[in-house]
Amino acid sequence: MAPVRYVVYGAGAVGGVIGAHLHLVGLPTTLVARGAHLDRVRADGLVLDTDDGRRAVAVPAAAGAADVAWTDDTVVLLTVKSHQTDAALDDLVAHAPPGAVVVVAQNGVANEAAVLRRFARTYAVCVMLPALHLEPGVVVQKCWPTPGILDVGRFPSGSDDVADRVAADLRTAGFESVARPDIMAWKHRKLLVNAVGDVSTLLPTGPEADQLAAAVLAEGEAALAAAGIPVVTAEQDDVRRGDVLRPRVDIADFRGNSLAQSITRGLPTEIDYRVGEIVLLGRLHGVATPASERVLRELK
Ligand SMILES: NC(=O)C1=CN([C@@H]2O[C@H](COP(=O)(O)OP(=O)(O)OC[C@H]3O[C@@H](n4cnc5c(N)ncnc54)[C@H](OP(=O)(O)O)[C@@H]3O)[C@@H](O)[C@H]2O)C=CC1
Ligand SMILES: CC(C)(CO)C(=O)C(=O)O
Repeated sequence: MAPVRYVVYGAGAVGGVIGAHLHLVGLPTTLVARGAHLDRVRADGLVLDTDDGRRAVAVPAAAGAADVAWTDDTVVLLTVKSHQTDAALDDLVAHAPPGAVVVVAQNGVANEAAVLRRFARTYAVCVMLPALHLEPGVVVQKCWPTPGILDVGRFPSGSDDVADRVAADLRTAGFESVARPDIMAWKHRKLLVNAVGDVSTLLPTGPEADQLAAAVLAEGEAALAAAGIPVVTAEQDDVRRGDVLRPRVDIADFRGNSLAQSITRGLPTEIDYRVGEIVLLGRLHGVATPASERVLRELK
């Protein structure tokens, strides 16, 4: 597949870090952002905070899909929170070419079907990229030297030249990435990882948190099994991660995940699409999920 242009729709923590690195290696990239963040990026560039310090990246930024110079070879990387997906899709449907490739680089497992309703060429990324966005104009890459692992595949399954191209470009930009035909099996494991992570947002480290996390994990595994949904094992996930994601020691003061980031910013969270997805799957497939329901209720 020929070289492509990227539109990163939602230039927060994940989208900002990905977009900055794509731009830095010369891949044509436009960020979609809004509010004070957009104003700062347009005025001063996107400030990328890494283990090497801060640098301003002069990546073009648009206020929405109407503001993007669309071409037939544009690939959209969708990086808004899951509860922001519908609004982003309304905007994209109104202005992007109907044949656009949309790559879901979000947590959760519900965004892909929402995108596929609107765009036939839907792809998914399993996002292992700890990042932070608390200040307008600034995104923080929490791992070094590799910012993240971003494997990609076609949704619902399969791999093709688009997945290969995107994976190759992400590698060029400094990420680990391979194309995988079973990407949703990896994203379902990530769903369980995130649901367990939600427990650590709710409770301090200790025996109660450990017991609740184990129960949430068991419920998630049981719900996925009852639904007949393929999921890679925790061991496969561990092997893929290896020691690639090395946390920066200089930002140890903010260990929270992306859900905690939303809470810190006083914004709505993605909880319905994280531990809430396990509750939904349990209800659909006859699996009791009391521990997951507790986490959902108390973090809602
Ligand atoms: N942060 C992390 O460490 C990780 C996050 N993820 C996943 O990545 C996805 C993105 O999370 P994250 O990057 O943390 O979220 P952020 O909130 O940091 O980034 C999303 C960005 O999209 C912007 N946005 C939303 N809707 C629109 C819109 N219609 N037009 C323009 N801009 C818009 C938001 O603006 P505003 O702030 O104004 O809402 C925000 O800047 C989530 O699914 C998350 O679970 C996965 C792995 C790690
Ligand atoms: C656990 C983590 C940081 C992994 O990338 C994540 O998915 C999140 O913060 O939501």
